[in-house]
Amino acid sequence: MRSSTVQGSKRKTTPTSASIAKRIKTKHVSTDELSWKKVTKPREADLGTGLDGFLELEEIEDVDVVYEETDVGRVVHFQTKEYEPHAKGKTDKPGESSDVVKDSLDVDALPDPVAFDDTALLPAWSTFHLHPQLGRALYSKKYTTPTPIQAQALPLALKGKDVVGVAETGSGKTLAYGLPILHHLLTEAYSHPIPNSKTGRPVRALILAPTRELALQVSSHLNDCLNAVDIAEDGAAAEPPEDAKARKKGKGKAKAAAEGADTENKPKHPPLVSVAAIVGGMSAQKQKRILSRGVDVLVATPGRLWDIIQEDDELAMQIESLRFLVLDEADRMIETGHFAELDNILRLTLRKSDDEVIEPENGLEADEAEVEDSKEGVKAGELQTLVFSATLSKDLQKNLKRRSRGRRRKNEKPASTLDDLLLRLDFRDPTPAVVDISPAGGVVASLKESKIECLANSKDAYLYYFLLRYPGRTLVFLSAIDGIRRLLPLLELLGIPAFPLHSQLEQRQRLKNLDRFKSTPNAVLLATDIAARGLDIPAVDHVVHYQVPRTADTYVHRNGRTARAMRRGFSLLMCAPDERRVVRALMHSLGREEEEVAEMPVELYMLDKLKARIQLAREIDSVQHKAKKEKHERNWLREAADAMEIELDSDLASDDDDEGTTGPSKQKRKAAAAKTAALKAELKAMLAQPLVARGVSTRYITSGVHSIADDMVAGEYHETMVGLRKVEAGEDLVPAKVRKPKGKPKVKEEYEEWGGIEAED
Ligand SMILES: Nc1ncnc2c1ncn2[C@@H]1O[C@H](COP(=O)(O)OP(=O)(O)OP(=O)(O)O)[C@@H](O)[C@H]1O
Repeated sequence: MRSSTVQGSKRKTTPTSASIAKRIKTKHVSTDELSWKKVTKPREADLGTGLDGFLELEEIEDVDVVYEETDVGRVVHFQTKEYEPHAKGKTDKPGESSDVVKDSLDVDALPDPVAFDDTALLPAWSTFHLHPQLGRALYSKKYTTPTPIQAQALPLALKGKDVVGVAETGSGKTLAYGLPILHHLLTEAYSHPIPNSKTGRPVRALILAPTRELALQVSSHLNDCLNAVDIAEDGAAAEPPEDAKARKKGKGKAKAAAEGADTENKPKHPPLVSVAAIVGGMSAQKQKRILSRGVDVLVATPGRLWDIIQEDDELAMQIESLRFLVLDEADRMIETGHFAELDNILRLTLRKSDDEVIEPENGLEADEAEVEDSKEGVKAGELQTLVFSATLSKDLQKNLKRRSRGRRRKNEKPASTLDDLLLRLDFRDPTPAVVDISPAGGVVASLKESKIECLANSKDAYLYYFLLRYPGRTLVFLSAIDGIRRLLPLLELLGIPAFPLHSQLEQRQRLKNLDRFKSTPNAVLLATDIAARGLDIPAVDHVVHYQVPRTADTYVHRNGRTARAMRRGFSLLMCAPDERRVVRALMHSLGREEEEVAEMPVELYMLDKLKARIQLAREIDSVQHKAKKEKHERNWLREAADAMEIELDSDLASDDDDEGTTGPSKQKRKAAAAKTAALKAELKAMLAQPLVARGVSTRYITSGVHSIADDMVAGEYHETMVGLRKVEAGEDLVPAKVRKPKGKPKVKEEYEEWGGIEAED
């Protein structure tokens, strides 16, 4: 049995209030200098509290706001209580820690060493000898076993190797690169405490992600691993925190309650390693404040980070001497229009002497010349590069490895922009390890795929059918924002809870909609491909490709929002006649045939009934849209007339609510409003009618071609579509065509070719 602990000095004795009082003086500071504290907000939606959609909340204590009357008017000062510099290591108030402590962390301020018996509690992880704090976090999350990508990438990254990791969506890649970084930084924090100065905490790890949501998610995921977890020190007594919490509530033994109370009374220490996200949609001032407080692991989107770097030489210098660089979803980052920013950031991470081409000596091929001294990874303190995605082409991996060994070859042309991007990375490791465990055809084993072939203008009806037939949390991907704007009111009129997610929404609204989607049962998220990559939304049951994705990679990543972490998932591809060619090409590039994807069965009789509802909803939407447009134009006209001091005709000048005006326009508006109300009433009545399958008698539930009573007895009664069996999506698929063996599958061939590179070069 192995029990691991880390060494560290203990906090010195708590100062008396008298000694504190002596050491306090007041100081005027700017808002940026205040020690803002992060307010923890639950990851789930907290609708009703008014906090949903906020990127981050911070609070501040012990600050007086002082107003000073000056010649230029009233000036606001923030006045804080400051501890005298000589009180090093004792900056926190008794029983309370603050961010000041985090900034002035030194040997005296280190928290008690944590212990965790990984051999007993997490045997499957014990070979990695992770920092005990990480062991506790994994244990508390019940991650009993590493996922395959974690099992393969962790030993390499912990050894200091550069790693290119390719594994299926939802397979735990975030921790595959996150754990080695956190392990290194936590170990270092105890063994080489950081100097007591604000500039003493440079950014050590930079994680670049393509979208804001993904960056925030990665940051929150890594922060979860750093938050102190209370676990009984004795392995035998330890239990998952959920059980411990339940027992603390009085359901268990008194001993456990006492243990819990004891832990709760201990002062909470600030994290030794801090993780923060810098993304668009947050105020620049706040971002600078976060950075000035000291961030060890910075998770960022390239665009916003480059904006800040341009104004912050200090940060630029820190990026030049990073210890870890991670590209998460590297292949997506070049699609977002931020390639230039990304390239600029990557330039900062290049070795200064690497600009020249180094040709191998003695006529040897570079790979041969360097292969021997390459096994150990990067040298101590050098930049370690980790690149992860679910889709990195084999060719790319091949070029990457060759380039990293052979340096840039004269006249070498990259095959693609992504190729180009990765070839710009300056791997310090002569032979970066490539761990590719992506499944053949890009299909996750727990995912069931299906398709529907239908006319483009019938897609609304098929989608509505799907949503009613298979209730669940559904993520619908559309290729254009216009499509989302059109579909959203339609679904709302039909009583389906739907939320939009696209780049033209404000960041606050984007997060709010994501929160609502997570917390509303059977909700629908109508999204563009900004939601295709990396988002780890719990329990997405279905993914619908309302429009066929443009590339095979997008298809794989969109599908990857469901069937995550070995859970079951379902995807539906809606294919119009003019999209079939794209589907064929898409499947082909995944090494598959279009016919392999199973057909989703549709009760056409039921579909026809839904078409009538859709038709009515469209009509209402069109009348409402017209009325809204006219109102907008009237308002514009009124404002323009006001500005030019022109008097408008009273009919035009009147508001809808104005009493007494009876001009022709007003009458037209009234008639339109009455029509909308009538149509809405009609739709309401239609929605209230049960949807009954053909051959089903609702009067006598035991008669008819299909007896409802039988379904009720079997517990398979469908609440919305009477007479249809209640099944999960995917349970009633029309079997896919069996694949004919056609020699070696494409992907396998590529893999074999890749495996032979060592010898070939
Ligand atoms: N060892 C583990 N055991 C159980 N669950 C895990 C483990 N590691 C990670 N997870 C969970 O699996 C889910 C997917 O992880 P993550 O988001 O890192 O996947 P990913 O491979 O990055 O996916 P994508 O390619 O879509 O970005 C997360 O909810 C995560 O908490």
